[in-house]
Amino acid sequence: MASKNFFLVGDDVSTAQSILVSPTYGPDELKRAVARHFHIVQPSGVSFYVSYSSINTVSDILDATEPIGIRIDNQAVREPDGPEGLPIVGSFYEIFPDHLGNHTRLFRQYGGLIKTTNMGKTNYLTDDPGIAAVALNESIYFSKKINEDHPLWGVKDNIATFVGDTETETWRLSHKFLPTSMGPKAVRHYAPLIQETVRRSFAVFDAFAESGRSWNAYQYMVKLASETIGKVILGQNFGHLANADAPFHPIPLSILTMFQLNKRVASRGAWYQNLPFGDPKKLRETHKLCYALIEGIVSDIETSDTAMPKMPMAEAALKASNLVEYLIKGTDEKGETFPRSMIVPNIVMLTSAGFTTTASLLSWLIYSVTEHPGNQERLLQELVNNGISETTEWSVDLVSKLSFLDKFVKETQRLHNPAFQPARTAKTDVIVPGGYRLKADSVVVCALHSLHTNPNHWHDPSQFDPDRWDTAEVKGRHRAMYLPFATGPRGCIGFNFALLEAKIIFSELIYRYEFIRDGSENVQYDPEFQLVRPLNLYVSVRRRANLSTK
Ligand code: HEM
Repeated sequence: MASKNFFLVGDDVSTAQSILVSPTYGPDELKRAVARHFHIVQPSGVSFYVSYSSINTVSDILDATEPIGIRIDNQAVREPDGPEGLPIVGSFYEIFPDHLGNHTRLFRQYGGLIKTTNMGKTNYLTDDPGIAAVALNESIYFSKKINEDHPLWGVKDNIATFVGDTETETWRLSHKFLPTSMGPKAVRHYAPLIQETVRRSFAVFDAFAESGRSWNAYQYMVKLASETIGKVILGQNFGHLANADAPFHPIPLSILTMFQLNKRVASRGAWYQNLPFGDPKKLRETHKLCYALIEGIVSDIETSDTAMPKMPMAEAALKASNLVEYLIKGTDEKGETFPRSMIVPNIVMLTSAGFTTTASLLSWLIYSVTEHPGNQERLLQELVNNGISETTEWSVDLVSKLSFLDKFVKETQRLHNPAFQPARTAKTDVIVPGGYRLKADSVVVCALHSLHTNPNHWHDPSQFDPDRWDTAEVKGRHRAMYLPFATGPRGCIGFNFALLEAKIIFSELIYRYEFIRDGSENVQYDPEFQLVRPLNLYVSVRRRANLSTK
């Protein structure tokens, strides 16, 4: 072993530190040793320099007589840049209300990792797949740790998945039980329930078709998606599809109110969250109401005579009539069930994550067919070509045959993904791809919309083109260029279900109705919501008369 001096290009050469280098090291081993020492997250990006000349071999390193400079992805190490901001409000007016558009603009101006401050919170946002990939992968450098700067700080609850830290016993337990109930096997048996729910909704949409009345897409997709989730998770019929004007059930209503209030409260900073009046107070009250309603349902299922016996969770996932029953009766390898005290917070989370997102995806799918002529016909033709009719029995296998539908859904999620800001926290000082230096506890937000439209990685990114998914460029893309469900251990556990649900519901709707946009103004997304949902998308439907044949 020889002791060699290394420094990060961008820092003064006097900061050089000695690292032991073995002559037996291969180039990758050397990069790993150096990366570990300097907390460089991705060793493959490391390169070495002496007097501005690149050196590549371990023997060159051993021969070097001067301190050896390190670059990351050929870049010097530096702090992320961003708008300077104003006192107190920081970058608020640079970002809101159009946070998606403004973040994209700031990436073009400042690079792939930007620093923003907003009402006392500092976030580092990225549209770079290399940075997103390392941030989302739980590691010695990053974890989902919800600190005061994290977008989920206002709703943090370590007992519940989604809004709790990874490094907790409670997340470990929920991660053990919940994914089985949403895995590919379990999801298969939800297809008939999804089919039954969407067919019940025809009473509502037929009435709209007859009257010619136009309707707000998100509002009705929420009714439909929450009706499905109500059954799957809680075993409840929310009654949303009884008629066109059926009122919202208090559970989805309270969840939607929380999503709105939380985005509003969180974007105004920590000082606002604890106010004893106004939105913060309403948020706390709505939270309490939602928990109380779900506790009532859990207790009823717990004491119901018809409940199934305890059984291993893999079996319970296929036999339980709903997820509450699954969590009460499913057992792990030691025969233990999910702790009772954790059921309500996790069921609230699953219910919330389960319908607000798919409702938004369904709304954007409707938007995409009305906005981009020709696609509605292509989708319908594919259904006809696959022998789909009004009496089709839907299954996972049938859905997987619909390749144009798959591309259409992907393209819609690329441009209008419901989730937009999965965030992870640096556990130590780190240097991420591109050479950006972050301090421990820095929160990196993966700006999904900007990532999905990054012109360095997507050809003609704003163009809606489902066929791009057939191109070699997109097929061979960086694995983190498209992350609608995030990735890594804290990625979405409901994605199998979400895609199955959206594809069955949307296919059934397209088969029965032609969608027509109402109004000609630009469709806006709601900037004051936890998810990207269309605010002013009004459509009407026409019952299809003559279906095209094969
Ligand atoms: C189009 C629909 C959906 C999208 C775009 C979506 C997206 C996401 C994303 C981006 C995350 C990561 C959040 C973060 O890192 O902070 C996530 C997590 C999660 N999603 Fe989804 N999701 C969808 C549907 C669903 C459904 C239907 C369910 C359940 C029924 C679900 C349950 C969850 C849960 C429980 C987590 C948290 C996992 C954890 O904390 O370990 N999602 N989802």
